[in-house]
Amino acid sequence: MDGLTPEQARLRDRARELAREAAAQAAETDRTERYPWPMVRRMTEAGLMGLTIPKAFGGAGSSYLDAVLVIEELAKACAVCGRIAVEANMGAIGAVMAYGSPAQQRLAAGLVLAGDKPAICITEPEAGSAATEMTTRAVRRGDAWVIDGVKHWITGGGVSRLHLVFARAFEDGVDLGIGGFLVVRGGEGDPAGLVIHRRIPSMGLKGMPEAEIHFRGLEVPDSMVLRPPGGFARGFGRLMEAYNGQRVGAATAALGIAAGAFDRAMDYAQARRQFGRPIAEFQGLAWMLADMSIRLEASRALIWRAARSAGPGDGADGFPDRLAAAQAKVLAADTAIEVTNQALQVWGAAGYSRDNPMERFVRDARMFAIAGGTAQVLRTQVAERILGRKLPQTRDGFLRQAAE
Ligand SMILES: CC(C)(COP(=O)(O)OP(=O)(O)OC[C@H]1O[C@@H](n2cnc3c(N)ncnc32)[C@H](O)[C@@H]1OP(=O)(O)O)[C@@H](O)C(=O)NCCC(=O)NCCSC(=O)CCS(=O)O
Ligand SMILES: Cc1cc2nc3c(=O)[nH]c(=O)nc-3n(C[C@H](O)[C@H](O)[C@H](O)COP(=O)(O)OP(=O)(O)OC[C@H]3O[C@@H](n4cnc5c(N)ncnc54)[C@H](O)[C@@H]3O)c2cc1C
Repeated sequence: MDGLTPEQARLRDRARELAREAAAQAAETDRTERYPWPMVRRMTEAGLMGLTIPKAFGGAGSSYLDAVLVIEELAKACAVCGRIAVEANMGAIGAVMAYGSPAQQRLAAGLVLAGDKPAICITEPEAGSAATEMTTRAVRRGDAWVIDGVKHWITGGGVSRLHLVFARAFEDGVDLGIGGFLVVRGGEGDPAGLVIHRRIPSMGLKGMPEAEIHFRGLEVPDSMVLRPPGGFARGFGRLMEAYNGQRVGAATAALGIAAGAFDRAMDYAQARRQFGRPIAEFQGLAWMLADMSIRLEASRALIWRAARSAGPGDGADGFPDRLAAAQAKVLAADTAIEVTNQALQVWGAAGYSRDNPMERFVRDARMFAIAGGTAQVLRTQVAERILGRKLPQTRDGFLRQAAE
């Protein structure tokens, strides 16, 4: 009924198997706020890091749907592990595999297949939703580009090695547009000019560092510039096309968290007795569980549809459709907030206790309506696509549109 191939069903079983180990350490990862390196090693051994990397570069050449199946299983057990699987298969790594030079592709594939979760550096203190207003600059100096600026809320800052840094490129004082610059930290030490300035304390997903990163005269060789077709002038749009893949991944992590909370709510509702009978028999809860299951199935259907829109194949032959990705992410993010809260409600006071995972699910679910394009911004993107018209967000946007 689910339309999965036998290989996909086997891949999901493999992820489910590993998710048992992920579940066993999830509370500890949350409590200590440490990146789960032992789980990353297990995921690497199991071939779940870099699944979507084409076979020619040592990956499995898996599809976005394959990766989605893995992410959901891991996120059900450990949300941080789910998010690691997102960025090890989508986003920056997808961009490099699609647009990179062979040397860049080899470098990125080598890092991810060895266990690196790349970081994508877009957001700045004054440019969040309005990402194109970024002020981080990359100025051409001879054979290199010199980057200055500040990025914040960078997932994996301080643990990630490969960074895809979005910056506005200038040559001879001319603004060329926004481009992507590859920077590698760790190994032989951090490159001079890349400073992990501070870790930002987070509400949920506490084992995943969120960092503010300062770039101070960071030199990036021209060979590390990611050059999508169309050059810098189309750079932002092309990079965002790759980022649509990560939106599908983030939607899946949200779904996994919600599904994990739902499974536990189902078990508890049948085990817990009040008034001499299982609480699942009370219509108030039974309908709540029914609604939760409906929202989860709807989210999964949109996510799979978005993942399939990338087409089957070798990982680099197209990204998920922009509209489908935004629709899936909006629904999954809203669903995750709702379902995790309802699941906690089913558990009563026990759900509110830190002795149980329910409050962690609620905290972990909250970010997905903010990160990766907020619920509001993505609704505007959906509206633009279905209306077939640009909906400018700046005050003078419509005036400029009318004048054109
Ligand atoms: C796109 C926005 C930043 C709005 O800014 P603008 O109104 O200035 O930009 P546009 O004119 O809409 O777009 C410029 C250019 O890019 C193309 N584009 C934009 N989005 C996409 C897309 N999703 N897919 C393909 N192409 C896209 C657009 O067509 C234009 O191209 P042309 O110039 O016409 O060629 C804003 O809407 C927005 O998306 N804001 C959210 C920013 C965001 O998502 N940040 C994520 C940071 S990473 C992160 O959060 C990681 C968390 S995680 O994954 O867990
Ligand atoms: C846990 C987490 C991880 C993240 N990881 C990364 C990462 O790895 N890399 C990275 O680059 N960024 C990352 N981000 C940043 C994330 O992409 C931004 O937080 C997001 O794009 C929103 O920007 P902002 O927080 O500055 O909010 P703002 O843009 O300041 O928005 C504030 C509020 O105003 C609303 N709003 C803004 N503009 C509009 C509009 N036009 N219409 C309607 N409402 C609007 C928003 O929806 C929101 O409710 C992460 C964020 C979080 C929380």
